[in-house]
Amino acid sequence: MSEEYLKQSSQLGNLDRPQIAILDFGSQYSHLIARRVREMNVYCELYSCKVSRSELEAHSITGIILSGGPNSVYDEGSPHVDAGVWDLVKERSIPLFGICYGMQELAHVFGGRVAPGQEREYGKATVSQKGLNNDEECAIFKGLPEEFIMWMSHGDKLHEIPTGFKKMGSTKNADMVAIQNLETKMWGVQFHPEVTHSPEGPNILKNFVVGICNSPQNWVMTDYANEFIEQVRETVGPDGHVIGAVSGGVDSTVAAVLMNKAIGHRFHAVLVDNGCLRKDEATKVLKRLREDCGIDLHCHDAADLFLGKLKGITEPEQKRKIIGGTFIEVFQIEADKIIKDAGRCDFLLQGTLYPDVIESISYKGPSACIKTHHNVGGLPASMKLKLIEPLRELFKDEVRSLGMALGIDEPSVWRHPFPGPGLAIRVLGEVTDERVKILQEADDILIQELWNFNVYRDIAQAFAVLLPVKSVGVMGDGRTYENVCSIRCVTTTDFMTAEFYRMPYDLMETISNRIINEVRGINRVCYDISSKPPATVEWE
Ligand SMILES: Nc1ncnc2c1ncn2[C@@H]1O[C@H](COP(=O)(O)OP(=O)(O)OP(=O)(O)O)[C@@H](O)[C@H]1O
Ligand SMILES: O=c1[nH]c(=O)c2[nH+]cn([C@@H]3O[C@H](COP(=O)(O)O)[C@@H](O)[C@H]3O)c2[nH]1
Ligand SMILES: NC(=O)CC[C@H](N)C(=O)O
Ligand SMILES: [Mg+2]
Repeated sequence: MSEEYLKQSSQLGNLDRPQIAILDFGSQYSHLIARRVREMNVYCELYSCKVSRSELEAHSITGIILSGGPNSVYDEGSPHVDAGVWDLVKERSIPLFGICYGMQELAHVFGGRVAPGQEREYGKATVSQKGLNNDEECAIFKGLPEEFIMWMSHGDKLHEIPTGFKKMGSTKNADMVAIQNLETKMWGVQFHPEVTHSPEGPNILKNFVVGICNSPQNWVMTDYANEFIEQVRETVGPDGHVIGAVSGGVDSTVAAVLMNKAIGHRFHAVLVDNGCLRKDEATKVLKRLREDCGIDLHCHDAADLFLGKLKGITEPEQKRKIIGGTFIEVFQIEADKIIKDAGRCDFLLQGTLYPDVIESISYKGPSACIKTHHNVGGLPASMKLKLIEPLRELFKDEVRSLGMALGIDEPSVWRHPFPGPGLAIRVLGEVTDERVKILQEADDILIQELWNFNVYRDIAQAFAVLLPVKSVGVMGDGRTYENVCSIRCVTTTDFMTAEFYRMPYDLMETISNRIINEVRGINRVCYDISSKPPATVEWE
């Protein structure tokens, strides 16, 4: 399925602007490298670690970063940079920076030796540049003190330095944690400059990206928008029509506004009521998008279809796949209507983000599948519409700044995310109309009280979960035996990691009292105090 997804999804979003290419070896932090580079206003893109020379050559590459990764370079079957790419790097003298596995790859290719260390090393370590007896300075450490703290996550290390390289730093545990080859313009570090726990990390990355690669620092979000608009016009052609999956969430709202700007009335926005939306959601979203965003949104009521297919299903991945498939079925019905009226409709617009992709499938690098997001891995192979996903390389906070730059109204930009499968993955166990209704009421009270206590914007996402567990209670001197509901509120910027929100007790009390008193079918409320990882934001 993942290959199918990649085939269907058209790559949009950049022309041939100068860029840093990040080759992804599957590290949990590859996306952070991309963020750090973009934070310097330098454009970059993530590629598979096995990207071909011809694919890279098609772009104007100012430098290459090799990410970390879960494998060991010396293992059979571990991923390696394509030989053609090494030729390209040599011929064009493209500067290259390897991080963790990336540095080990440099050692592996250029005659060094990588092997397991005696101890694995996770967490902070002091990197020292002292006593190296070098006659050259380390270009990526320019302006840094002789000793600095960096964050480590590795089990392997360099035992012999690759040919032509010099050692530029060490820690207590590892002798060679930084290497440099000025002649071939190659650097490697064992630590992770991209994580926030590495305070000097941004300086190191900037030394490479700007100091060494001379990448222009002129990339801004609105360029992304303009390029997208141009490319969409080209891809869709002068008479093409596009159907848009628009939920009212910030991602699809931003995507829809862009599409509206690109092709106007040839864009047909559809909200699918899958029977698992929040209380009064379809009505509210239609009103907001029409009145505040100028999108002519139309609602397709498919509640019976979705709930019918979900009958008896309790396994989370199965629910997600059914929902993904049914969404596409509905979009195909809507597309057929457009074809009847306008003659054609070849494309489907979705507001897919980068985290949806990395957590669903192994996208650019060999990372693990956590759960199938309905709009990525849940898509059926038989799908006829071609995907257009302008935000597929972006993170939530980047989409929000793009939304602000486009002048989209604040409530749309700052709305908490709501997953496409909706309450179906928050009613644990079988999804029934009755259980969805119970949860809608509890969820509505929660959100109202977050606004009343003026904390909605302090929280990244808040929702209620209906557990498949009953508990005994006492109400009005009588015994109750009803459902348990859990409240989940998290703080995060990119949804890749999250912490539970430290909710004030009086707010907890208000929410719990109101839910138990007002929602028939719930007699107990819990608060979820798990962080991501090891938990995830949603329960299923
Ligand atoms: N009920 C729906 N009707 C139409 N399209 C939907 C619906 N739910 C989700 N989608 C599509 O799936 C995509 C991914 O959903 P997702 O929830 O991640 O994004 P969003 O709803 O746009 O924003 P947010 O993450 O803020 O909720 C959406 O961008 C949209 O294209
Ligand atoms: O549109 C979506 N379709 C999905 O299938 C889906 N699954 C999770 N999410 C949202 O993604 C973010 C991270 O959630 P997890 O930690 O549970 O993976 C959170 O914001 C989740 O709400 C989804 N969004
Ligand atoms: N984080 C990494 O890139 C780890 C690389 C390699 N697997 C190691 O353990 O050293
Ligand atoms: Mg959503």
